[in-house]
Amino acid sequence: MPYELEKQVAIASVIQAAKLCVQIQQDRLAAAIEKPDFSPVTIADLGAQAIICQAIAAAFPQDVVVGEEDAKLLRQPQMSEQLEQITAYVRIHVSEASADRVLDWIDRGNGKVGDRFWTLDPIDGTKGFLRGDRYAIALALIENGEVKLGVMGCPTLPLDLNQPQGERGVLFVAVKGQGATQIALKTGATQPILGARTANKSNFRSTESVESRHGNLPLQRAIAQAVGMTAEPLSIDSMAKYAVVARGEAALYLRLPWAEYPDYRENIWDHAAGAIVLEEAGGRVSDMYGKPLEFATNAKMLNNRGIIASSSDIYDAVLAALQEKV
Ligand SMILES: Nc1ncnc2c1ncn2[C@@H]1O[C@H](COP(=O)(O)O)[C@@H](OP(=O)(O)O)[C@H]1O
Ligand SMILES: [Mg+2]
Ligand SMILES: [Mg+2]
Ligand SMILES: [Mg+2]
Repeated sequence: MPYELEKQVAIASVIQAAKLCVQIQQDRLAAAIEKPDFSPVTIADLGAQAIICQAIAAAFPQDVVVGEEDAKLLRQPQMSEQLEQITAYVRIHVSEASADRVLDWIDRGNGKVGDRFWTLDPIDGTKGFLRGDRYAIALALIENGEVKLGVMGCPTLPLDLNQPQGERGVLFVAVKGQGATQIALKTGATQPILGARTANKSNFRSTESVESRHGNLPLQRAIAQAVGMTAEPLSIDSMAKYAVVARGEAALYLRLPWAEYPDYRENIWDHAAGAIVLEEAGGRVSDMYGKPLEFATNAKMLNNRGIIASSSDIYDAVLAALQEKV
């Protein structure tokens, strides 16, 4: 099967990164470090990026990674304690880890988009991670502008949202043309997911960010209502929203920009893995004007605004409702 080795490397490294995140959370070391743009990062984001970049470098030495984080902050002397902590957690999974190597692995994620590259969000939903809510470790392979593989680890997401107290911890895997699967992190139990072809009565609701700055909630809700959704939207952090639509637990994920942030552009690592999981599960993804998402132009999707992700059967109605309001 095409992309088999890439898939195995991605799955193994995302599982290790997920374990690192869970461990850091359990050890109560998940604290916000402020980045220059004032957004938070934690030792878990940096450790997860180190593990995954190391695994890609070992298996595919030529491959470029376009990742969210870099080691600039961590190289400063006042961060030596955090660097030591990260190195210790990474060493649990990668025996040859040292502080210098960890810094270099993290910085392997500073590549540029090209013909073939990976894009990595070591923790998507860092704010969710800090709150103890949902987050995702997201890795995707892009070739010739197309997402070919997506792996998304969601350590705190229930296997089934209808059983919120049930087992948690899921990995989503999709390969172009080969479908999407869900793997239970605890047991390895695997099942195909194809829940995004048609909406139904029980999932006729939308999902959106917990963080109100990340999406225009009033507009999102107006569109959901315009296509007939009356149920309360599901608030979920991270790319897990794509997975929830893929599983058929919601039918629509809208991420619409606020008029107050006209210059905000979405990052490729915030969407690539989620988008292929949803499409392979039968769903549709585009920007708010119906344009395909551009994953290989830049790390920021300069030519796209907003996101529509939905089950296939309601996509046209959502797009039409949106064009009426904007
Ligand atoms: N003003 C904004 N509009 C849209 N997305 C934003 C934003 N500010 C930050 N984000 C992105 O929102 C992501 C989290 O998404 P969500 O709201 O769906 O949980 C963040 O990813 P990180 O947590 O990886 O930094 C960040 O890239
Ligand atoms: Mg971030
Ligand atoms: Mg993100
Ligand atoms: Mg992130």
